[in-house]
Amino acid sequence: MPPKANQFRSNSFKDDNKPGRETAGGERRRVSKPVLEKLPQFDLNNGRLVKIIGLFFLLLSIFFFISFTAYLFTWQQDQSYVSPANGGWHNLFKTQQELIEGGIKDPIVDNWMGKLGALLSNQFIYEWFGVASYLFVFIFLVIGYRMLFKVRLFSLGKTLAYSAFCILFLSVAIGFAHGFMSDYPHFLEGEVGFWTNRLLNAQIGEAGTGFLLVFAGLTVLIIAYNIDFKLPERKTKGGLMPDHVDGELTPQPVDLEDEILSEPVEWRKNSRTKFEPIIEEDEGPLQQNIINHKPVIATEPVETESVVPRSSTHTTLVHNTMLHEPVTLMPEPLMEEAVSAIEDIPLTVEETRPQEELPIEKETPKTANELVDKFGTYDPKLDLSGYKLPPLDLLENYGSNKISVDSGELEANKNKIVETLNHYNIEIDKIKATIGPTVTLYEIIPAPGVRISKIKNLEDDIALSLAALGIRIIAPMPGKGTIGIEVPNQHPEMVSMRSVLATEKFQQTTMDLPIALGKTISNEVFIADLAKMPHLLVAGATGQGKSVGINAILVSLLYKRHPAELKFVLVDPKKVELTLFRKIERHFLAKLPDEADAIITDTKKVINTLNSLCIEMDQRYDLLKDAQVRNLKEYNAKFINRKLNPNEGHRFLPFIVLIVDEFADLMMTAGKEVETPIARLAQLARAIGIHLVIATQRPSVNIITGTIKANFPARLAFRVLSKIDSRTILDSGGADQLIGRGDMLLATGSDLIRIQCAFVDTPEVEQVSDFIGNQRGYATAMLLPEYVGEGEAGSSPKDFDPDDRDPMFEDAARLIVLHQQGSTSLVQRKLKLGYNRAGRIIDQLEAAGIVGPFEGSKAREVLFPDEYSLERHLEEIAKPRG
Ligand SMILES: Nc1ncnc2c1ncn2[C@@H]1O[C@H](COP(=O)(O)OP(=O)(O)OP(=O)(O)O)[C@@H](O)[C@H]1O
Repeated sequence: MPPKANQFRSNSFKDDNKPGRETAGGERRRVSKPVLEKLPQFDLNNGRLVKIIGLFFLLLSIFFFISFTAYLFTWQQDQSYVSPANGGWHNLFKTQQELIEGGIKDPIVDNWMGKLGALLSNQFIYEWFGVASYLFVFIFLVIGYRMLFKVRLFSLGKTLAYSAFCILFLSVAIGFAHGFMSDYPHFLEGEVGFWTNRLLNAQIGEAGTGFLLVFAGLTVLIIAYNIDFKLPERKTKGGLMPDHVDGELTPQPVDLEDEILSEPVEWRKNSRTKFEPIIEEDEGPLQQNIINHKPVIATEPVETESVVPRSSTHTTLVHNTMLHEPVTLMPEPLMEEAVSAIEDIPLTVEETRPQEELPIEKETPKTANELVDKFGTYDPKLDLSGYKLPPLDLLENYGSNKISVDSGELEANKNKIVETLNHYNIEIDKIKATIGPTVTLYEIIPAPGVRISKIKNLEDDIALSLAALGIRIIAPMPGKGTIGIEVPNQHPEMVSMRSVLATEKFQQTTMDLPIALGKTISNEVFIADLAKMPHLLVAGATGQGKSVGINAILVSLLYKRHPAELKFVLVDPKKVELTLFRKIERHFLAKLPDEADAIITDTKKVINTLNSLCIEMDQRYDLLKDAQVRNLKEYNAKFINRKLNPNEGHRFLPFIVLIVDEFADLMMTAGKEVETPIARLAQLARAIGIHLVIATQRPSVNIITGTIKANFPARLAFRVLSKIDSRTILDSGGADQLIGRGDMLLATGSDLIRIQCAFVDTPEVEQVSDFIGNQRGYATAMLLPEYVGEGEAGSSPKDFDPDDRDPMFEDAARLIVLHQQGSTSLVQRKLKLGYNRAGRIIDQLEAAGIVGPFEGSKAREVLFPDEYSLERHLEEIAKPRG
């Protein structure tokens, strides 16, 4: 890794060169902040403090080694000095006179490391673990060496674990042997070994102790080396789990959706028309407490507190990459002697010497492992290793996080639903209510023989009888066998972003790009993985909560990802919505190289950025192809394990999330020019970690075209004004029946989920971006590949002077003809050039008539079919003119 990699300037040094600000009194000139910034940070990969600690450990290990070794020779002489009976550690600071007075005959210690050495070794060897204490020397050495030289001798975790075991094991094992050979010094096993043995002997006897030791020893050998016991018949019955192939490959926990079941209120029919609540434990008017999942009796409003999610984890096994064994070339056979028919002609037989076995060079994994052993795995976060995720208290807590629905409201709504249905002779067996933050879902089970379509047609009648807006009938409820009627609560509860992010479900999620959207109808926190969606289309009439929704998406990602892992491309034609994120430019934003502003507001620049993202996409595909992996995760894993060479253009690839706040505006002004790259990105960008979130106020068919729609399976609808709009965005009605203020429907494939969007206010967003912006950032925003728009591109290629050609011009020409692919990234990678230089060479190749003109984000056409014709052309253009 280049040494410069960590040298980014801090944001907070902005004022470094300015004179100290004067206070009102003009007295205090120095602000203490810069001084604090310069203090060493405690950071395991960087910082002076770490080096000092490393040095300390290294010296400590040497000190221990010498004093332990000295102890082996001098322990008898120093016995009276170190003995606790004579004062032990208290003797350390006593004068010789005091020592003699304290009953010590010989107050001068013989240990080579003086008093401290004698006391320490006595403590470790005699009082504690015997000679096994030498392992402390080893532990300190490994820690010190790693901190000081940043070289990993052994894995720290393993060293500590195995050493701890060996210290105890050796101490007990030596103590065990002590029982058989009584005439060797007691200190060899230490007090721990001695007493543990005494204890074990008393409990399980000598034989038992012996077996226990053998068992413990072999168990650790099996864990460490997976040693094979080759017995004649080895049965593998019983599906034993394989041991980890090596320490790195621990199974990864896979996140499961939290399951929060709010037990619904239920009424079951007990006579023809009368419904009574089902009471399980107590009697009285029914209330539902969602937390306890038990019906409770109360006459007050129903209250539910924030739900405690139950999360569970799975494990999946990660497969090891296969290492290629060396293939050996077999020696050539000796030529046999030929027998000549004519005896007098002398025959010379030339012996072909067997060739040396040539082991075929091992593939990269070996060098990769060596590199990993030497430097550890690549840490993409190292450059900003001190980066801190924003804390939750930057966000506000709105409302009480409790859902309160009056029991009277519940009863009244239930009665009205039942009455209305009865009017139309629809009988119901059972009805139950689930209370959500903004709406309550009444689920009814109709009596046998009732047609579902009949209920569905009564949507308006039910809405009329309940005198409420935003009633939605779901008939049938998918996978439930009931019919759902969603009725808005009289007092909707605001779902604060903080309450959603603070849940265990969000904090412990292992999703790549978790977006906390809000809470579902059963008050369950809803978190989706943008990486799996893989793109999201957001629509909703103005003022219904779209911008809040976009902010919620951005904020949840900012609360979970490090700047090295994620970049945003923000497009904001309205110019006001996303400006809050300007402060995080050097941490989280990506932009075109020559752009001053990272948040794109101008349509022309949007087109360039989208095309540049297409180039980035193509480059990433090339990189993936080169690395022989299928997606970004595998690629990054390979890169982290140093199996990909950065000198060949490989780099750690962060996720890129493109957010367009007002897509309608872009489509109106640029049409196809925007639609084509967006559709291309949406189609292809999934595997390489580019995800799109596109929002629009006007979900009409000329904005959300067929092409766009086909590539955005996940769609989020806030309230829209007409059923047609709802159909355009969701392919079904429903969004027109929402109640606004963040009430939304998420369609993922065939599922339609009603969610109350988490609310995050502008000042909160500002605080979060301030918090991030004030931390040390990269030197610039991430730079996207250069893209020259069509108008700008055509201007100059023909003007290139042949003398100005790049020295790599001919090599690039041959490379491109060989691969029949006129792509800048090919030139960049194979010839190891920077993107800009490769781009210039491509322009020169165009001017020389070797590649065709620029074709948007596609590779250029190559105008020569083979190298022969190319060479002739090169000779031709190399001839001096005139
Ligand atoms: N999740 C929510 N919970 C509660 N109130 C909300 C929520 N989302 C939005 N609101 C309310 O609705 C108002 C408008 O929201 P927002 O600005 O997001 O609308 P919009 O759809 O982006 O409008 P426009 O398209 O005009 O920008 C907010 O100021 C807020 O008061």
